[in-house]
Amino acid sequence: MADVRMLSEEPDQRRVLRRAWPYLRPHRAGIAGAVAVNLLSTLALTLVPVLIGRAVDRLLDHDRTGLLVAAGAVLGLVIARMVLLRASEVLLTRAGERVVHRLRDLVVERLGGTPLRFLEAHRGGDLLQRTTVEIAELATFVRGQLPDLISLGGYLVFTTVVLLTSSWQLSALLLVVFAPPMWLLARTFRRAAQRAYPAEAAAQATVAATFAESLQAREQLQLDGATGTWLARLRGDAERYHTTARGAQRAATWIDGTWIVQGLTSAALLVGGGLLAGADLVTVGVVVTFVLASRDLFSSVDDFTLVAGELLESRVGLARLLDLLDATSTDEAAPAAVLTTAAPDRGAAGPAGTDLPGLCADAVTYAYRDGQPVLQDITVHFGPGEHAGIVGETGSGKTTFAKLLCGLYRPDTGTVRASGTDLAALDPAELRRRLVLIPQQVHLIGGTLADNLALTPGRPSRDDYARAAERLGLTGWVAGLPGGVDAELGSRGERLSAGERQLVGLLRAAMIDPEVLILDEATADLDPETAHRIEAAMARLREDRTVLVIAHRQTTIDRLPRVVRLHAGRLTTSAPEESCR
Ligand SMILES: Nc1ncnc2c1ncn2[C@@H]1O[C@H](COP(=O)(O)OP(=O)(O)OP(=O)(O)O)[C@@H](O)[C@H]1O
Repeated sequence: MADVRMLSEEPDQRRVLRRAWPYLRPHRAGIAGAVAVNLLSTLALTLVPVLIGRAVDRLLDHDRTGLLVAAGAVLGLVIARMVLLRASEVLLTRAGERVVHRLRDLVVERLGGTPLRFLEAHRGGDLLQRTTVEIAELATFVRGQLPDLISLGGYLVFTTVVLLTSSWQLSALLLVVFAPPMWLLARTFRRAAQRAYPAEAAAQATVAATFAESLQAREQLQLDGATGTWLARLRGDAERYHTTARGAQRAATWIDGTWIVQGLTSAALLVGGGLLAGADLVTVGVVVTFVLASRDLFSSVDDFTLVAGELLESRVGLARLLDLLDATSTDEAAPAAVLTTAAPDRGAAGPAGTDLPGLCADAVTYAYRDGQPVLQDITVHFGPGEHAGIVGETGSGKTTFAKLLCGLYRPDTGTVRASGTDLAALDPAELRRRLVLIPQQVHLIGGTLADNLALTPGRPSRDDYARAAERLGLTGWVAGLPGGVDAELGSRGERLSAGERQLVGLLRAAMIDPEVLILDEATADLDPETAHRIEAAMARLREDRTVLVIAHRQTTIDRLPRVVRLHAGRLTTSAPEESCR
């Protein structure tokens, strides 16, 4: 089977930040600046209880000036905290969104360039979930929770330092009563979350995939009366999702245990602080500082655990996104070959005959599934400018062969060459410009005919659309559509028949003007008028290019000068001397 790197449902989450670093590196200055400002604002907040403690001691010493200085400093710190926090949120959001934006662009680029085989091997809904929902969740995390997470992390560290320097005795008490159970709870939560969150994300992607597929196949499902079966499948997927979501909720309940630990610690601190102050081992101000700071510490731990839960969920999303980026990465340094025949000038200069590339399949084998080859050892040569048909019973491998001949698939073994150059080594843009396949089912996007024609490479203008229609004798057909070239074709072109969609494919091909054209005839019954339009347009397009037709209709087969036949994935008509000349 062609080598396709499959996506993992629950990809490895270890060292996810390190793996994401290449995508973060270009933004490191912005991120570092935002984190520094955030930590400064946190430091300002941490010093507030210390100054309040000082103010209390000055008050008890009847030192009015000292009291006013301490109170003024508290006010200054609070204002500084507010300004710095806001600045850090803006900086962090900007830096984070630049990263997310770049990731989104990269995913779209990679999916656009990934082999068709990769897309066919994965469920559309899963790809959709990774490229839209999971990136959106990442963006929300960056905007909403990441500033809090950094702030809380910094606050925990700074407050711990403040407490340690205020009273080692109370710090020791806090450490003994508070730290071990909190550590245990955090560890248990992390373990439970590591199992529960990836399972939840994978189940959610499955629901999206099943839903997207049932929408796509809605017509067929209704025709087959199979809607009920699909609904049952969707319900099954949804049930699995709810089960995993409940697992994630159960994991989160470990966080509630922190309340009990906090209550116990507060009681211990009150008793300990009272005894130490009574024995003159600490000042009342220190006890005040300690009580205020430890209260803040508790609520920070609470917030931290909650945000950390969201961090774990975002980590799963990031791991799934990185998995997609890894699987679709290409070796950008690989040199792209060009065809040995230069692209002929296909403008007004007239026929370029001998410059046309010949097309050759050399010992080609291909399988969609391991051990079940759909095409076996196919060797056939189509000369420059030749017109030929490929025929065979249904399922014999004609469409698969057409996709190999135009470079959409790569053979498992053997090669397909144009003018002696392996298609696999060709620059993709040149490949698409010089070899065009019009499939049985031409896929259109929602919008107008013009929107669909605009997808043709080379940014064609409305004049180009008109010229292509005129060349193919389709001006009347376009004008007859309601709105002409601006006719709404409906979602995925559903207002056109399969044959009419092929006419749109032919218009696109006429604008690209490729040297090799492969047409996979529509198998759907065509009305005589559309069949005639396709034949007439093909007759005009045939001149001055190599044309291969996957022929289903006898009238087409009769008109072709040469026909090669496939039977169960093997060529039955190749001449004994057939080879890649
Ligand atoms: N994307 C795919 N994944 C798995 N198997 C596939 C895929 N596409 C085609 N096949 C299988 O490969 C075999 C050849 O299919 P192909 O569409 O190439 O035949 P065909 O000769 O063009 O048929 P038809 O005349 O009905 O269009 C069939 O058994 C088909 O089920």
